[in-house]
Amino acid sequence: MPGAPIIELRNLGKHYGNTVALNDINLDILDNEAFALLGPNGAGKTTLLHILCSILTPDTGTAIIAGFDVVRQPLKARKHLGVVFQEPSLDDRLTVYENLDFHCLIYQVPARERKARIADVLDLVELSDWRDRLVRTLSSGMKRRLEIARALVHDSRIVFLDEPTVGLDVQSRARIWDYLNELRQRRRLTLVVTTHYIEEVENCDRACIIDQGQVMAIGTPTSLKAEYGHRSLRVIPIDDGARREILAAYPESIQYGDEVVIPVPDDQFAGAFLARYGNRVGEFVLDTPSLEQVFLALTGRALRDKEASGRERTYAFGQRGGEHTR
Ligand SMILES: Nc1ncnc2c1ncn2[C@@H]1O[C@H](COP(=O)(O)OP(=O)(O)OP(=O)(O)O)[C@@H](O)[C@H]1O
Repeated sequence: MPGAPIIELRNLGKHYGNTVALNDINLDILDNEAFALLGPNGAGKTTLLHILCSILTPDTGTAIIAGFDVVRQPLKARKHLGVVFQEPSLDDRLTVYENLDFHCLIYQVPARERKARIADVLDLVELSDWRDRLVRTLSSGMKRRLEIARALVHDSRIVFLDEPTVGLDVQSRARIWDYLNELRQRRRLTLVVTTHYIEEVENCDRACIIDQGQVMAIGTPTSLKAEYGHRSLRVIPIDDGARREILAAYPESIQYGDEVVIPVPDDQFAGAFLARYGNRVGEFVLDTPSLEQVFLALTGRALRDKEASGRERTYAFGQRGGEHTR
């Protein structure tokens, strides 16, 4: 169960020249919750994570992690954090074990505990058999799992994952979430995740939608859908005449390829529509509110846009044996 706030952001602001990256962010993230940070490209997610990791300094406001101010007590704050960055950051020339051992050294994990901790996290992400392999020989999915293991090995209470599954196939993505969920059952852990995959947000306790550096909405997936989502009817009219008639009868409806999408205002609407146009439509689907819709309503943009696909292409290249696995 989520507990007291473990991350507290108050009036946080950051700009780069004339670009406002974060504007007066106020937010609490609770101990032991899985928290999703959602926003279109350029919304300010990476800037926020970098401030929390003390890589960047905010212009205004404060960020407290586990009771420590990230600007005034960065080392103490950072001890509680594990980070999986967007870009791969393992040392390809070292083995799996050496990468973790080096990380333990930097984070001052006592020497007598290191072996057991490393064995434990490798077991969790199912890489024990690969401990002596050079990282450059691993697949992209395995490297991501190793990065997650590295984020955990110093016993962090909070793990930031910036697009942890981007570019991975569906199976590898599901496995990464299996590991994360198993871990949260084993010990208290707060996950802060940015992702473009809406189904991953459904796994989280709460989600925050940010756009242009501001918090647009925050809540559980269910409460966000109840507040900002709406039901809609998707129908495929049997001919152009039927399409024109339906579009004229429901001015708020939109044409989307062959389909006409009609907002559903109340429980009686679908029945009334069918009574009137049932014999003029070939297909008929009642969509329930989705987070995708919520995101669109709040930001005016689809969650997965062109830039994300560009980045995915880079990772896909790595998966095929390109720059990240060479
Ligand atoms: N080093 C920088 N110099 C100038 N502007 C920057 C810099 N880093 C980010 N920005 C700008 O600040 C804003 C927020 O960027 P940020 O990278 O935090 O967004 P994001 O939500 O992480 O986007 P993405 O999903 O693409 O990673 C954007 O307008 C971006 O262009």
